Amino acid sequence: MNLVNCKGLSKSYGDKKALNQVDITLHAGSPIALVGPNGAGKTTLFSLLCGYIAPSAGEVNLLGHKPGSPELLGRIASLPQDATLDPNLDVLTQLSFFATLQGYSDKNAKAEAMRVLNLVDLASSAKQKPSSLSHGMAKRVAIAQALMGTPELVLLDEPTAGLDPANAKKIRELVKSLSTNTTFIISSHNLDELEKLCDQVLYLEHGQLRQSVSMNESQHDDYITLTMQHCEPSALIEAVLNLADISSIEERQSNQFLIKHNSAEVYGIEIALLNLFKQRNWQYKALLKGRTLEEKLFS
Ligand SMILES: Nc1ncnc2c1ncn2[C@@H]1O[C@H](COP(=O)(O)OP(=O)(O)OP(=O)(O)O)[C@@H](O)[C@H]1O
Repeated sequence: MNLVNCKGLSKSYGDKKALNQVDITLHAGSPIALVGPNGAGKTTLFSLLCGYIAPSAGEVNLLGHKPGSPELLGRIASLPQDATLDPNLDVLTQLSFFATLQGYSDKNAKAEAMRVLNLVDLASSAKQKPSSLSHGMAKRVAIAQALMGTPELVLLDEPTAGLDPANAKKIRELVKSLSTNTTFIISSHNLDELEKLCDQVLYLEHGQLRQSVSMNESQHDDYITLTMQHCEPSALIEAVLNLADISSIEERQSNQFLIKHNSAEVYGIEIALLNLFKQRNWQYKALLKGRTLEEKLFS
């Protein structure tokens, strides 16, 4: 059964078309990214998937059910972009309350609340009120709430926005570690982060699904992305073009080059590049098989 199925999904606010005829089929597995510029329709799509709003046209199904169906209780969860905590209740009390709403007994609700707080490394803050939490801690509590009951599908709207790099890394590691049992759909503007985490990337623009990119394809395509410490671009380009099986090389950003080759044996190209750097005493920073997500989406 498909995890998510959208067919001709559209949503208008007045005469503003926020989503326009979107078809999406998603399967359970590795995290899936949802990207797109401000106003592209990402939050609208999440809200439709969660059943917070109804479509203007088209269909949406999750695990074979309409959003908001009782059959989905405890099986899907979401972290809204603007999730807020109740300022009057300590963290444990409010998470326990949400667990009872999911059907847990009082005793089990507390245990489940502590389990998810442990997952986000905040068990020691269980008795704190939201006002005494930092922004990053409050975000982790909201993520803990989404993880209650080990749902099959979790929608995270900008889960690491505003977090410092260490906290953002913790969230990424958590998502990775839970991905065996839960499929995450993550909306974010941080392409580097999504590249590390996700196998599939959906690109929305002006309410339409423009691209669906598989990150695994990078293992099989004919590109290498080369980042140098610093170099003389023209000398590098000339030297690389003289190597066997190179079709083209372009400087795409400062010190970053996209190499297209026509060899089935990418290791041969990599070894030739490393030999060249050794001969010329050039320092490289990174050799990436394939193209970056940014290149795939915007070139
Ligand atoms: N409640 C609403 N009433 C009217 N227009 C809305 C409403 N919610 C969203 N829109 C409009 O729908 C479009 C899509 O908005 P949405 O919030 O889904 O985009 P987004 O991709 O999540 O943007 P961002 O990256 O800025 O969060 C925008 O043009 C927005 O102004």
